[in-house]
Amino acid sequence: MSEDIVFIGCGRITRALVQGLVAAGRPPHTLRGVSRTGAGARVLGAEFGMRVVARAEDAISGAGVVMLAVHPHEAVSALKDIAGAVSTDQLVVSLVASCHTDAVAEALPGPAVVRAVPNVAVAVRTGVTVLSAGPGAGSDELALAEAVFSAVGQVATVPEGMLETVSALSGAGPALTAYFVKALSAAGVAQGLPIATAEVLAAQAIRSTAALLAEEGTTPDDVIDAVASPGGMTEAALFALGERGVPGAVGHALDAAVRLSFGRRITAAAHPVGGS
Ligand SMILES: NC(=O)C1=CN([C@@H]2O[C@H](COP(=O)(O)OP(=O)(O)OC[C@H]3O[C@@H](n4cnc5c(N)ncnc54)[C@H](O)[C@@H]3O)[C@@H](O)[C@H]2O)C=CC1
Ligand SMILES: O=C(O)[C@@H]1CCC=N1
Repeated sequence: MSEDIVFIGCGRITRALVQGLVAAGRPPHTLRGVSRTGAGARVLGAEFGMRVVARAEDAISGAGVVMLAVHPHEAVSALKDIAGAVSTDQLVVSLVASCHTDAVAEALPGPAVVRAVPNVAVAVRTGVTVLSAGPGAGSDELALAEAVFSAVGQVATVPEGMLETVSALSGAGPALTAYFVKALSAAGVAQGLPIATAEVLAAQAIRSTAALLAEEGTTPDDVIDAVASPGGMTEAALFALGERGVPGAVGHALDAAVRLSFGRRITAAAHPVGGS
């Protein structure tokens, strides 16, 4: 089995991973892509040198890792498409949100299955990917998955039961954080700043905060303490955020995401995908 990775589905997260892996020095010809119409794979082939393969069976043959990167509502059909092409000595890594590894293993009997929740910052090699061992996956299979994802950011491992919440916090995290940056910038514009100035300052605020938090041992409270002069503007702004229930609103946002995930959950029992 080669070290090649084949991506089934060439949308947004595959793009981010291919960009990050190639930037990390992985030879582009070790990345293969299959997409439903071929268009998504061709774009990544032209941009990053990924190998574009038309038929899933040809793409999967001989690859070490089969990465399933389709939307949850496409997963049952994609699993049917590749059933029969995946062999026992390959590792299946499913990125599909809301899709339990038992459903993947039922559709693809034999190979070990690992579920992974990356975030889009893998594109710039500062992502975080959370792994969970599924059927047949032990320490060797987790180590193989970790070797792939650690090239593009940090890696953690949790039990699969936590992955719905992890997807909401970490997978969606960059979008939730960008939403706050937009709100900060819009608030600056409402106070009279030129839009270009507000956008630069809001984006730099988050870069600065990320850099401070990256310092060993620095917590969010350390950053807050370092900024908020007693009785000053920051305290007034933070008090107003609390008064408007921002922490509660963030909790409500994660709850909405997790509830959606459970509502569309794909499990072997609920959605049998094996057989013909
Ligand atoms: N975008 C993100 O930041 C993250 C996404 N995920 C998960 O990764 C999965 C993919 O997400 P995105 O890339 O954002 O979705 P996407 O919708 O951008 O890409 C999915 C691609 O798969 C293709 N596809 C569908 N069925 C196929 C089949 N049978 N064979 C080959 N290709 C097929 C579609 O044409 C589409 O281009 C989802 O399950 C999502 O929940 C997980 C963590 C983060
Ligand atoms: O929006 C979604 O459903 C996926 C899961 C986490 C990030 N993207």
